[in-house]
Amino acid sequence: MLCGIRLACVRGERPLFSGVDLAVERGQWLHVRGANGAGKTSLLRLLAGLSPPAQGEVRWQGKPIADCSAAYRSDLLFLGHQGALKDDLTALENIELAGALDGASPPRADVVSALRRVGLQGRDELPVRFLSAGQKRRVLLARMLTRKARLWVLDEPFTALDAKGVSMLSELLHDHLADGGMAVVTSHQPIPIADGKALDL
Ligand SMILES: Nc1ncnc2c1ncn2[C@@H]1O[C@H](COP(=O)(O)OP(=O)(O)OP(=O)(O)O)[C@@H](O)[C@H]1O
Repeated sequence: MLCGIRLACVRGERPLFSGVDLAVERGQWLHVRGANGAGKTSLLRLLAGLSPPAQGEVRWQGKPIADCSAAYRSDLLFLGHQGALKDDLTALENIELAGALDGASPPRADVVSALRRVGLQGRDELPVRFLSAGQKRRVLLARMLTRKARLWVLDEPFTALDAKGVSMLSELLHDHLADGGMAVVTSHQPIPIADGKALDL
C-alpha cells in the first residue's frame, strides 16, 4: 500500500500544497487533478522519492520510503512528463538502459515484442529524436510492458497519444490493476478506467 501522510510541498519560496493525505491499495488507482501549476508533478516527485516533502511522509508497505529505498525502487515505475528518453538512443536502447538503471534488465526478445505490440515495428532502429511525440509516448508504453512494477506513477501518460494509443494505455492500466498493481496518474482529461479515486490539488 502507498500512503501519503499530511504531505506539504514548497517550490522556490512558494507553498504549493499542504496537509495532503492519500492511500492507494492493491488494485486501486488515484487520479491526481488540478489546474496548471497546482503541483501535480511536484506531488508525483514526492511519491517517487525524487524530492523530499517539506512536511509529512510517504510510506510504502507501511515503511517510510527513505527506510526501504532499494525495495521501493524495484517496486516502482515512475514515468515523468518528459518520459526521460535519451534522444540519441533508439527505442530499444532506451528501454534496455532504463531497465539496467532499474536493476531489472528485460530480455531483448521481450523488448522487441513490446515495441511491436505498441506499433513501433520498423521504428525501433531510429534514435528517438526522429520519432513523433505520440511515438515517443508509445516507447514508454513498451517500457510499461517490459517492467514488472507493483506501483506505477505516471505523469500525463495520455498526452500526445492517438485514439488507439489511448485505448492501448487504458488496457495496460486495466490489466495492471486487475493483477493487483497500483497506480497514481495525473491527467487533465477524464481517464476511461473504472474505480479510480480522485485527489484534487
Ligand atoms: N524546481 C522548482 N523551483 C521553483 N519552482 C518550481 C520548481 N518546480 C516547479 N516549480 C513551480 O511549482 C509550481 C507547480 O509545478 P508543477 O509542475 O508541480 O505543476 P503541475 O500541476 O504539474 O502543472 P501542469 O498541469 O502545468 O503540468 C509551478 O508554479 C512551477 O513553476
